[in-house]
Amino acid sequence: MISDSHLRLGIPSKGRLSDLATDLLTQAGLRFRRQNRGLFARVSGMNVDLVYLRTDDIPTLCAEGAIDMGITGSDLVEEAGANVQERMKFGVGRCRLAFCTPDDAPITSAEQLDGKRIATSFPNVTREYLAQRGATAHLVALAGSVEAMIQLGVADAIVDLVETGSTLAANRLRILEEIGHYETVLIQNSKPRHAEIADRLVQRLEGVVIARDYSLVEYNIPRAKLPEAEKITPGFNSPTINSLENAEWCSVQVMIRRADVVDAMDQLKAIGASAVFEMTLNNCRL
Ligand SMILES: Nc1ncnc2c1ncn2[C@@H]1O[C@H](COP(=O)(O)OP(=O)(O)OP(=O)(O)O)[C@@H](O)[C@H]1O
Ligand SMILES: O=P(O)(O)OC[C@H]1O[C@H](OP(=O)(O)OP(=O)(O)O)[C@H](O)[C@@H]1O
Ligand SMILES: [Mg+2]
Repeated sequence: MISDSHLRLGIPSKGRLSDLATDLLTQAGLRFRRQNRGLFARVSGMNVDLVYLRTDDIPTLCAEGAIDMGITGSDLVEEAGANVQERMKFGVGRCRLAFCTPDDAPITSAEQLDGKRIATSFPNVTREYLAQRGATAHLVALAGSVEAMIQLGVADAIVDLVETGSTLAANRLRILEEIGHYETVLIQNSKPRHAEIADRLVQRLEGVVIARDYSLVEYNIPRAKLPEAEKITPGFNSPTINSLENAEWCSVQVMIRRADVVDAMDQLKAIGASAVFEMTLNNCRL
């Protein structure tokens, strides 16, 4: 049962963000078990109740205060026009929202859709975007399968989410214009209750996001080369430097963005580093 002394965190009950959210929380050390298809789960050892909700209802329910925080897509926050604070970006669930037309449509900008029919699950964002460009369209608001609507004859263009682009390709559609880039976010009611628990939750989740993004790299380097090495690996704040038995050498420990590690290792090797190791982080507090 839900309790007033607990922070309520809304998470997606199904769909692609459901597993992402559960994995983030588990990696952040939260222990919970959803009773089969139950709406709630209590987190052990922390005053947090999880509430399983539809991803697209989470922004509104957070703005209304039914939940204190929520994990959802920033696209859905924008579409709902929800007055909430964005506390964190998770770096997952990345996608774009775009105007799309048939591959061969002789049209070059969204403004030219003035007076045309557009099928979308994002009528508010679409209307606003067109209004800013002095255009209006007949919007056909749908919950899904939007890419099929041109073939079905109800729309001339669509506004939908694009990730890999394979759904567009399969339906012979192309991107006409991008509205924006979105990802999975943690939102909070604008008048937060349980602020201390919320901050602890944010800290725990930040630990996971940073650990997913960064590796710890360790290497030995002649002291004379340290300034050069520090340019290659400046670290998050500054690198940790330890002495070695051979006084002319030292050992360095430093955080590096995962995407940059291999390049940095090559460059370190080239200036005389040895025993260069990359270590995976599970979690961290900086
Ligand atoms: N390729 C993608 N298509 C749609 N949404 C995506 C994609 N990649 C990331 N997302 C994010 O996921 C959110 C949709 O999450 P949801 O939990 O509703 O999953 P779903 O699989 O689309 O569910 P449904 O079966 O109801 O369509 C989007 O609002 C967006 O933020
Ligand atoms: O660019 P892609 O990688 O192909 O991904 C984008 C597609 O995925 C989503 O559909 P979803 O699977 O949620 O089905 P739905 O239309 O029923 O919502 C989205 O609405 C697009 O159709
Ligand atoms: Mg969907």
